[in-house]
Amino acid sequence: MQSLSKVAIIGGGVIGGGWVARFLLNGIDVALYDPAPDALAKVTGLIENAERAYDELLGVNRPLTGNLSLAADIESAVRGADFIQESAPENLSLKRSILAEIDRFAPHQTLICSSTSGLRPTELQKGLSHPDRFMVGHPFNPVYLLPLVEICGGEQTSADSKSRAAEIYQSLGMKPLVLAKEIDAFIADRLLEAYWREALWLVKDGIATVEEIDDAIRYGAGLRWAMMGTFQVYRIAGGEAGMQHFLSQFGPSLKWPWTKLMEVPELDGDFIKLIARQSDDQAGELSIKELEQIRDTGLVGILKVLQKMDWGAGQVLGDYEAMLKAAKPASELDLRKPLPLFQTNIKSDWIDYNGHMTEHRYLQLFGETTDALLTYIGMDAAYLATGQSVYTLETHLRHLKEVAQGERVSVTTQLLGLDSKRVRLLHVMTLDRNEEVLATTEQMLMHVDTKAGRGSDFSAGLAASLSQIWTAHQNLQVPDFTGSGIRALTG
Ligand SMILES: NC(=O)C1=CN([C@@H]2O[C@H](COP(=O)(O)OP(=O)(O)OC[C@H]3O[C@@H](n4cnc5c(N)ncnc54)[C@H](O)[C@@H]3O)[C@@H](O)[C@H]2O)C=CC1
Ligand SMILES: C[N+](C)(C)CC(=O)CC(=O)[O-]
Repeated sequence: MQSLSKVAIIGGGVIGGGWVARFLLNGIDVALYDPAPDALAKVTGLIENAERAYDELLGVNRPLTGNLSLAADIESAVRGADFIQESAPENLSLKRSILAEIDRFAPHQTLICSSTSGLRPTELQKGLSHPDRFMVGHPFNPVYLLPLVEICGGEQTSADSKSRAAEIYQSLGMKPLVLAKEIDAFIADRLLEAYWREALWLVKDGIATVEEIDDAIRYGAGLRWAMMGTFQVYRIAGGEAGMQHFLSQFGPSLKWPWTKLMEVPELDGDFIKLIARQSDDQAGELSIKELEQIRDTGLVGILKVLQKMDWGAGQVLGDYEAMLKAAKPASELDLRKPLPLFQTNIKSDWIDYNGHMTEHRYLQLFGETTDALLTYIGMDAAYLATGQSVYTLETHLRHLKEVAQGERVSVTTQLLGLDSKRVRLLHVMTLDRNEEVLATTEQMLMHVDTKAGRGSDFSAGLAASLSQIWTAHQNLQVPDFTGSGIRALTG
């Protein structure tokens, strides 16, 4: 997969800003072009929300945030860009003129994707000099949290471009859904529009308020939609007889019909005012930023539950975390220093009644650092499957300084000793902002034959990796606090 070093985002509103955040939080530099004078301020707010959400969502290190630059024009944004996401207002002629400029100045092999909610890619790519690299990459709000992105090519889009775009989106923790056929509004917006039209009719006909309609979803079908789509939900609703029974029981009502699907209520001034007033009442004192944070906290919780279930969007999150966790190539680590194996932000649920990170979370972070070392030296799932692993025999943890929610900390690892079965480690946790040492831990680990349940020699591969590190680390100074136990009380 091509690795991205610079991405251009054209248009930095709700969706463009969300894309900016997703790329930056994946460690990729972003050049943004948006003519609005307050574009940077708006995007900064979105990035703050995204960082807050990722710190709660991810159980593994995420890459260091990329750099954001504001470009003076489209040309400077897209020159040298490896990937371009257009997110300008939904207007065919405006998008066409923007795409023509992007196409003129971007490197010819660079993919150009449009966030359009429903314009056909065939219409958008007309007149481009390299239309084969253009397609729709339709995301969902908030772009930094929702994994789905619909890829829809036009008549001139190449299959290779679509698969390259799918790989790129996947590497950002997204779920690309590549459409086999080009249609207006793709798959998801056709479904959402049908629901939205019906909801507007319910208000227009005086049947329900906007709040009642939202309640009808969020207390019911909305809860199950995160787990399963309509087909699977209705399969279950058919009982043991499944979908066949469901269709024969509820099929006839489709012809009555209950809904007003193809009619559109007139969006005249009075109706718009009515909806806006009811929506204001529904939100009460909550600002858009507060509503976004409530939405994000809920989404993070749902995604984490789905990850535990290894189901749906949670599988995408699990794969993304595994990718982020994957060992860095040996060439990237300087063995002459303690190894920088782990970095994280302190999450809200790690804070205890004293207002700082609770004690067992220190062990969790040190344990994750040990896992990172083991992954680095080659202990992967295939190795574990052979019935060999590494167990911890002893830990001595020193809590030196408090650390608060949201702080970013790093852990480095120094080898203090090695024999054929055991390795002795020192992990040091520091606060990124000032490099203050927060905690240290020494651990003795032993290689184990898990079937026999006893110590065994490291395999040749693991032993070679460990010896390489140990040879380099023998030149490091050994801190004088190592090797000590808990001091006796003298009083
Ligand atoms: N809002 C939503 O829920 C979703 C929107 N989309 C699509 O994303 C695109 C953007 O929509 P939103 O972000 O919602 O709109 P928005 O109105 O929030 O943002 C549009 C941004 O484009 C900027 N802009 C205006 N003229 C420009 C130009 N000539 N060059 C570059 N930027 C320009 C504006 O200053 C603004 O910041 C649309 O195509 C829309 O259909 C896709 C998925 C969901
Ligand atoms: C309303 N909308 C058509 C712009 C919605 C989308 O395109 C996707 C979403 O986030 O719901």
